[in-house]
Amino acid sequence: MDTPTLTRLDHCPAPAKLNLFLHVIGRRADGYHLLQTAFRLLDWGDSLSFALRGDSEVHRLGDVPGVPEDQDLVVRAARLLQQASGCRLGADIAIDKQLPMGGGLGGGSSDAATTLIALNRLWHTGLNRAALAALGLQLGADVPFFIFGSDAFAEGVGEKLQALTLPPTWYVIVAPPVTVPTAEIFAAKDLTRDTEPMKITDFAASTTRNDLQSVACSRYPEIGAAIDWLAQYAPARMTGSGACVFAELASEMEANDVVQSCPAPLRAWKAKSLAQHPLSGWID
Ligand SMILES: C[C@@](CO)(OP(=O)(O)O)[C@H](O)COP(=O)(O)OP(=O)(O)OC[C@H]1O[C@@H](n2ccc(N)nc2=O)[C@H](O)[C@@H]1O
Ligand SMILES: Nc1ncnc2c1ncn2[C@@H]1O[C@H](COP(=O)(O)OP(=O)(O)O)[C@@H](O)[C@H]1O
Repeated sequence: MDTPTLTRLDHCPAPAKLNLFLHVIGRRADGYHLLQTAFRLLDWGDSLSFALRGDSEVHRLGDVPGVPEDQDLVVRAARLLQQASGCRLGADIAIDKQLPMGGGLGGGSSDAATTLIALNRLWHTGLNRAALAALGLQLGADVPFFIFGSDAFAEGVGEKLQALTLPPTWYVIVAPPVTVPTAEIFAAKDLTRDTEPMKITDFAASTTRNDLQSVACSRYPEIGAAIDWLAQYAPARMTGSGACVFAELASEMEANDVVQSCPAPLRAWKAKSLAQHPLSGWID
């Protein structure tokens, strides 16, 4: 008997990430910054559904506020996979957006990675992990991490990845009422770009920070206010280029208490660390 053809993939997770620290150690000739960072996956994120189309059209169903369909990283990811593989199939893509945008949680990048992984399966395009990561890097510096599939120590612009094994833990993530454009923070004159590089083996013993945090806080004081509020409960730090900040809590119950005491206009969520990307098993 023939295997039935897969025509849809529903509720595909696109998890958020945290940058546990982020050091800027230099700058490339093209202006992109050389980083060292620890990426951590969270069990909280967006969810995407894909329906196969027999023609080669790619459409996003529904609206993502502020993101025109053609600029959506999901639509761009699908078209890039078509180009790279010569695939003539198309897809309708629905995004259930949960993650705050421009929050440093990598939502757009994770949506793009989930699209590459899911459509590679639905379209039978057969690209391996390295090929999908290379495509992902054309869409954003964070995309290869989500394709990599586990917590990672990252270098380069975020594409040189080594697996990290970290103990499971609970986080509270707080979003101040601002959106931070990543490019603006990297372009800032007052950004320090000369943090001493470390070895992955030194990570646990090193003092770390987020080099983008002071720049972001000086432009968006709401971020500093969110850090000050969360720091009452546990050491708090910004993720990525902001605006979200996070803290590690000792238990789910403590995380719940912090979330419940969060005052408007701050918004708070709890999330558990995730050792593996839920779709990692779909690629070789
Ligand atoms: C800062 C980080 C840390 O994980 O995350 P976010 O805060 O965006 O989530 C990433 O490096 C962001 O990755 P991503 O959000 O994919 O950024 P991209 O779209 O590639 O880049 C947006 C812009 O930021 C600048 N940029 C980005 C990455 C980098 N290493 N150096 C840079 O100078 C460039 O000006 C680029 O045009
Ligand atoms: N599917 C998508 N989800 C979120 N943002 C997207 C998407 N497609 C394109 N974008 C653009 O990418 C920008 C960065 O979004 P996001 O990845 O959520 O934040 P960050 O890079 O700070 O982690 C958004 O402001 C938006 O303009």
